[in-house]
Amino acid sequence: MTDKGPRDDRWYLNIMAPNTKGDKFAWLDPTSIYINQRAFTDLLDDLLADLETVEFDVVAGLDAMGFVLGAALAARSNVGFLPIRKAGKLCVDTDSVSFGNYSGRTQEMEMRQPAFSPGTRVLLADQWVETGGTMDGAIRLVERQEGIVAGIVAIAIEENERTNGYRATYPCISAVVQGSKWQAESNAQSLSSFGNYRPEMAFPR
Ligand SMILES: O=P(O)(O)OC[C@H]1O[C@H](OP(=O)(O)OP(=O)(O)O)[C@H](O)[C@@H]1O
Repeated sequence: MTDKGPRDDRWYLNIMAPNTKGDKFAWLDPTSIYINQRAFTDLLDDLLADLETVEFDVVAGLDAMGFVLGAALAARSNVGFLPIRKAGKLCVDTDSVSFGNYSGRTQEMEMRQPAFSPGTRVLLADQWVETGGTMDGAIRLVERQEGIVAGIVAIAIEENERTNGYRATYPCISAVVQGSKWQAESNAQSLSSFGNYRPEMAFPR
């Protein structure tokens, strides 16, 4: 693996796009990282390096963008992938929970039932954890089926009371490293990199 510099110098975070559509939407769009092969590969390498000590049998990805990161991590880790879906999509038996997220709206998410045998170690993957409300729903779904939450992985986990509780309870892995300027700026929901952002930075070549 090539040397990527200091632990908190995650260059690919610089190509995440600012929100241009107002407060009904998330405050940033990290998906520009996925467009660029070098950025996506480096992101996965960084997350997988920190996941080396975490044992899991399956990766569960949260609808929708958690599917991208979760499926890529599952494939690179040689385990299966379990989609946790927004309600009303799965045509098999499901368990469902209500959750609230950054938007303030209450939504439902579902997981197939049964999805795994009791004691299965499930790594939960999402693109970004803001309030932690979406992740809370996923944790409940996994634990209800007697799965073990092996850890939580995301590009960033913003720091607040709920996510501090996750860090105290589960291994939490994120490309945004706690204590870094990226963490402080993510908590403040304003990245200094936005000032230099150009869509071309993420273009595939
Ligand atoms: O921590 P929270 O406040 O719950 O917010 C985090 C969630 O919000 C984003 O997804 P979103 O619901 O916007 O859906 P998407 O994945 O379809 O873009 C993100 O990918 C998480 O799933």
